[in-house]
Amino acid sequence: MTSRVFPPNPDHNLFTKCRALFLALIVSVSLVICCSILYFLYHLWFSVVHRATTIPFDANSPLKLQRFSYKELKQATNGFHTENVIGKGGSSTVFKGKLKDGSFIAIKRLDDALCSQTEQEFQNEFLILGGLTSPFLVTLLGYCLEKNKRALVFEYMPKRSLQEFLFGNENDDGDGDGCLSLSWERRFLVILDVARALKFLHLECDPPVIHGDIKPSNVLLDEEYRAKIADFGLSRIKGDEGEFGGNMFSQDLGDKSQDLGTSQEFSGNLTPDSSVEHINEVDFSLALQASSSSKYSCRVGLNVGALNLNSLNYNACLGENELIVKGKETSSLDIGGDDSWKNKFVPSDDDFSRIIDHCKELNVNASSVDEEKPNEKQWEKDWWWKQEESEESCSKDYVMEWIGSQIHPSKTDWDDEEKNIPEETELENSTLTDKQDENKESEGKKCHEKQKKMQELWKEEENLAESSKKSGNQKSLHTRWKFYLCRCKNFQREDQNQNDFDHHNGEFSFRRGWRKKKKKENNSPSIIGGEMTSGDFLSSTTTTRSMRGTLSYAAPEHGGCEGFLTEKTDIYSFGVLILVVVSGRRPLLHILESSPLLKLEKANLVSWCRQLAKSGNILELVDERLREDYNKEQASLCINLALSCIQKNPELRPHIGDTVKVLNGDMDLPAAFPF
Ligand SMILES: Nc1ncnc2c1ncn2[C@@H]1O[C@H](COP(=O)(O)OP(=O)(O)OP(=O)(O)O)[C@@H](O)[C@H]1O
Repeated sequence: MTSRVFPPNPDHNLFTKCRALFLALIVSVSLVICCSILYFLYHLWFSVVHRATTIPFDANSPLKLQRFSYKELKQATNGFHTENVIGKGGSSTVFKGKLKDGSFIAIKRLDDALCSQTEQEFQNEFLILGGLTSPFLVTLLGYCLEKNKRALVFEYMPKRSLQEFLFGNENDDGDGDGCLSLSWERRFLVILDVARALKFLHLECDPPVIHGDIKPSNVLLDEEYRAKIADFGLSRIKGDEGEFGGNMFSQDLGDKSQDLGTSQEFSGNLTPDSSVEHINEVDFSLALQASSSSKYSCRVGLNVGALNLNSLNYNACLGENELIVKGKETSSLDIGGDDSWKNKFVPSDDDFSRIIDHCKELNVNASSVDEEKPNEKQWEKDWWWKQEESEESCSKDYVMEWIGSQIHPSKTDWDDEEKNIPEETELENSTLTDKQDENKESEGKKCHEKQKKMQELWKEEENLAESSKKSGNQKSLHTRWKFYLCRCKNFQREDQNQNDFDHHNGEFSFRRGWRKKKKKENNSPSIIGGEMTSGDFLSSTTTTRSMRGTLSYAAPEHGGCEGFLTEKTDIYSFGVLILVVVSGRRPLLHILESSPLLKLEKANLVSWCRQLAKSGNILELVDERLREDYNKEQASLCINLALSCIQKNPELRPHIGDTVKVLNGDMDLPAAFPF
C-alpha cells in the first residue's frame, strides 16, 4: 500500500513565517523599550547623583565675558600663592593677579570642594553682576570654568574693602593704612557711592536688582577711595510678581534653557527707567508713607515669602550685546490674605540643627544635642527684640551680643571666668605689692561686676521664660539661646585639644560659619577686633543657608526667611552701614572687652543711635578719632538719614532715589519721623 504524500500547504507556511516575523518584531520592540527605559533611568540616576555636588551650568549661554583658563589664572597669581591672597570668603579665596599685559585683577577662586550652595552663588554673581555695568559696581571681567574649578575675575580694587579700612585687617601688615585714612570727606563719599550704587540697582535696572548683602566687607574701595559694591552671590532680580535669584538660576538653568518665559525681561546694559523721574518727584515725607500700591512697596516681598521657586520657569539667554533674562511665573503667588507667609520667618528644626552643624564644623561632639525645639510663634515675636526701642530690648540686644561673645573662641567662657575669680581673690589675699597685680585685681572686679550684671539679666530672662511657660506658652527664645549657648560652650571645651582647629584664631560669620583666621602676633582676639557678633551667631541659627548676610545689617523683616528680599531690606542694611561708617564702630560691640565705661546701651549701635536721637544728641555717635575734624551738618544729615532707613516698618523707609537726593542736598529730610 502506497502512502499518500500531501503537498505542503502554502497557507500554513505563510502563517508560520508571519508568526516568526511577528515574534521577532515584538522581541526587538520590547528590547528597544527596555533599553530606552534603562537608558532613561541611567540618565536620571546620573543627573541626580551629579546634582548633589554640582549644578548644571551652561557658561556659554548668557554673557560675553572673557573666559580664562585655569592655567592663565595660575600664572597670574604665581600658582595661587598665599602671598597673593587678598580676601577670604565662606567658600572662596580672593587672590590678586597680574595679567600678561601688566594689569591687575582680583580672582575669586571657589574652594575645590564645591557644594550646590557655592555653585549657586557663583552662578548668581556670574549672571547678575556679569550683566550689569556701572561705575558703582565692581566690574566682573571674566570667569574660569574647568571641571570642578570655578573662578570669577574682577577688576582689582587696590584699597580693598571698607571693612578693612574701618576696622583693620587681620592680615594687615600694619603699614599704617587704617581707619585714620578715612577722613570725613572720604566717609561721606563712600556713603554717597553706596547710595548711588543702590540707586542704580533699584531704580535704573529694570527689573530692579536687590543686592541682599550690603555690609562693609562687600563695599570695595578703588585707588581714590571711591566705593563700589561687590559680592552679588545673594542678590535677587525682582519682578513685579516675584523675584529671581541664585536658587532659580542654579536649579534649572541648564534644563530649562529651552523653556522661555515671557513675563520678565532683564537687560544687562540698562537704560534709565522712566519711572525714576516719577519717583523723584514724590515728596520725601509722602515717600515715607509709601503705600503698598507703590511699585516699590514691599508687597512683592510678601508674595515672595510665599513664592515657591520651583513654580518658576527661568531662562537666561544672550542677546546681541546684552543679557536677557526671562522668567515666567507659572503658579499663583497668592498669600491667601492670611499670615501664612510669616511662617517663612520661622526657623525650622533644620535651622536649629544647623547650629549643631556649625559646632560640628568645629570638630565638636554633638552627641547630646537633641533636646529642645523652638517655639515658632515666640521666635517670631522675639525676632523683633533688636528693633524695639524699649529699655528691655536694649538689655536683650546686649544679652544676644553677649551670647555671641560667649561662643566666640577667643572669649573665655562663662564658667572659666567664674573659675578665674577665686584665683583673683586669692591674689587679693596674698602679699600683693606689685602695681600690676593691683590693676589686674581691679580689672577682675570690674569684670566680675559685669558678669554679675549679666547673670542678673540672664535670671530675668529665665524668669520671663518660666512665667511664659506657666501661662501656657512654650519655651521662649532666651532659654533656647541659653541651651544652645551651653551646647556651644560644651562643644568648645570638648574640642579644646583638637589640633585641626585653632580656636583662638577662629571666627564665625554668616556666610562662612566657623573658619580659620590667620594668626597674627600681638593681636589679642576680641569681639571688637573680630567679625563675630551676636548677630552672626543668631543668624547662623535663625536663618536659612542663603540668608547669610551679617544679621546686624539684615532688616528685621528678612528674619531668616529665604528669599524675603525687597529694596527696603537693602535700605535697612544701608542705614546700618551709614551708622558704621560715621561711628567707625561695628554694629554690635563686646562690652566686657571694651572700655569699662561703655554703657550697656552703647553695645548695640542701632539702639544707641535711636536713644541719642531721642535725647537730641546724635553727634555723640561720630567716630572719636575724627575729633572735631568733620562736617557736623553732613554728619547729622547722615545719621538722620540712617535713622529713617533703619525704621522697623519697611514701608516707612525712604526710597533710594530720595536718599541720594538728600545726600546730594537736593532734598530735605522730613522734620521728624518716628525713631
Ligand atoms: N575686586 C576685589 N579687589 C580687591 N579685593 C577684593 C576684591 N574682591 C574681593 N576682595 C577682598 O576679598 C574679600 C572677600 O571677597 P567676597 O566678599 O567677594 O568673597 P565672599 O566669598 O563672597 O565673602 P563673604 O563670605 O564674606 O561674603 C573682600 O572683603 C575683599 O577684602
